[in-house]
Amino acid sequence: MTDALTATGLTIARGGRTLVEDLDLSLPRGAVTALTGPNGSGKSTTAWCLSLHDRDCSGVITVDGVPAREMSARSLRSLHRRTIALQPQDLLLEDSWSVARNLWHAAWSLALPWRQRTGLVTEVMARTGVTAFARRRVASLSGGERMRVALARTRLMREPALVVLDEPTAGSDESLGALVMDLMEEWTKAGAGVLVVTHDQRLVERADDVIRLGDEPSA
Ligand SMILES: Nc1ncnc2c1ncn2[C@@H]1O[C@H](COP(=O)(O)OP(=O)(O)OP(=O)(O)O)[C@@H](O)[C@H]1O
Repeated sequence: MTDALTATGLTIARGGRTLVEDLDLSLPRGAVTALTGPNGSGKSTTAWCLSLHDRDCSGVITVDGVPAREMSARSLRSLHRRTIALQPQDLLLEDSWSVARNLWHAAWSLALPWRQRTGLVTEVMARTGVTAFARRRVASLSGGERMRVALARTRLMREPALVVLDEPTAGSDESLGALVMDLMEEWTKAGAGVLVVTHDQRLVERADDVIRLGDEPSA
């Protein structure tokens, strides 16, 4: 299995505290890696750094073998359209817009081919179970419904190398949990690596590898 991403000597500090120190990891294509650990241990911050949205970290990150620090601003923009999909913990949906408008905007941001956008948005809405409330404003949705919209948006990227999901089953019922599992299966079967930040034991058990942050060093 080739690696979608590797990090060597990854070190992240925030607010005067070292969250991650000298961490080496690889995120293989076709596999699920769980990132777990106690609240405040740095999981979300690490997810933002590994997806190259937050560059305030040291160490070497490579994506498909290319060192991130050698990428131009333009390559990074392209990488965020085609290669790495991040679903952040706070979802970052536009509350005042309808579900459909959020997804249309995401399709535009990803520069999906104009002629295919309608078909792709319709397809991901059906796949994630949001079609029935596509016209509703996001502000009026429940937590689980909002999560489905976020998953739909993440699913819009067509052939990602890496999908980073931050707490995708937070507050989920059985059917949303099953949807997350199914989508992870689809992504890995299509050759993507999946990094899932989670406290959910079901996801940890499903993962091919588990990275724990915040453990006390053993004596
Ligand atoms: N920009 C920042 N400035 C100061 N402190 C920060 C900053 N960003 C994150 N932190 C702190 O770093 C720590 C790790 O935060 P992070 O959100 O990565 O943890 P987490 O493991 O994802 O937690 P949770 O399980 O609660 O979601 C927290 O104590 C947070 O307050």
